Amino acid sequence: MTTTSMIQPKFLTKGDQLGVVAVGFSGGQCKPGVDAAPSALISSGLLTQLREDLGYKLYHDDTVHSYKELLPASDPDYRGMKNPLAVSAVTRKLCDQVYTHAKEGRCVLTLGGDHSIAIGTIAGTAKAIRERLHREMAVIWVDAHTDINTPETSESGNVHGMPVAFLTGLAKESREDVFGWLKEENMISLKKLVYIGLRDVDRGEKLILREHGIKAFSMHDIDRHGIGRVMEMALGHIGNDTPIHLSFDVDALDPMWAPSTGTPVRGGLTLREGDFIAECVHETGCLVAMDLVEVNPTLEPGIDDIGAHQTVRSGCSLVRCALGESLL
Ligand SMILES: NC(=[NH2+])NCCC[C@H](N)C(=O)O
Ligand SMILES: [Mn+2]
Ligand SMILES: [Mn+2]
Repeated sequence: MTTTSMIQPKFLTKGDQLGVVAVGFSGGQCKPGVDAAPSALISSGLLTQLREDLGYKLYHDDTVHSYKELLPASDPDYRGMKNPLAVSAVTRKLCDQVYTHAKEGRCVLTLGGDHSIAIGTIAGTAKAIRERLHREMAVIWVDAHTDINTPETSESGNVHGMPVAFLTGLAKESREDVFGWLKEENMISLKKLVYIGLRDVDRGEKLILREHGIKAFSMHDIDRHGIGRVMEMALGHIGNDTPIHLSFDVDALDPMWAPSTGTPVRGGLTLREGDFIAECVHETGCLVAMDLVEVNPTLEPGIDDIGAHQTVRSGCSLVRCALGESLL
């Protein structure tokens, strides 16, 4: 553990610069409303806090991108995937946007959107980190789900359940307009992938985890060892000085803290545990990008939108912790 009060970013040559991309996209799953998350997070003050309280210089186009111009008139299922052309086109564009920030040496924050957008964000940072640092980056995927279905193993056809399969090459597709644009330089290694918070993993996904020996910490592991030990093991697996992309699905949190999400699963992380994960990643000094996804302010609003407010507040807290709020 470090004792200094300021964590020097080891990989961000411009440690006070933050690229922000707001993605109002919901096509990776079937419930409308997750596209409203970036505006909800921003109106609750997130970007102001990052600027004024945490001292970041933000690079943001002040736009919540819905990528309407990219959406095809017709988008029939392909290999069982829903909205294949839309998700592919949007994530391809997003990949470029994230890449542009990361290539400049900025840490990149992406506000989703459903988790399919990680296809674009991770593809963009992976490429930029390879070019800039000649390194392969690691991904910490905090989620109730593994999102590692291939189109063939998926029971839902929702692409938000598949991003990890496409990013690791487990799912392959040569059609350029259906993720064929993903090249070697955009991909990540299964060895550098770590899951935290799992509790709803499909049968086919479990087979994939076992077959490839993917590092995964379920809620059971967290109950057994405590979140402190789990983070030591997770970061130990990745190794020191490895650039880290943190992809945080808000449904990793227990529905008590994040009820407004498309696929809530009971028995999740407390907000404090989620914040702790984010703080530990910050402490490494190796964070190069973060996604916050699956906040759906229109779902489970409860009385007077309490649920939506709580979920947005939780999401903001996770982001601030990953960006250093808790440091003394
Ligand atoms: N990003 C998420 N919330 N993913 C949920 C995935 C659920 C299920 N495993 C599926 O493939 O559809
Ligand atoms: Mn999830
Ligand atoms: Mn997810």
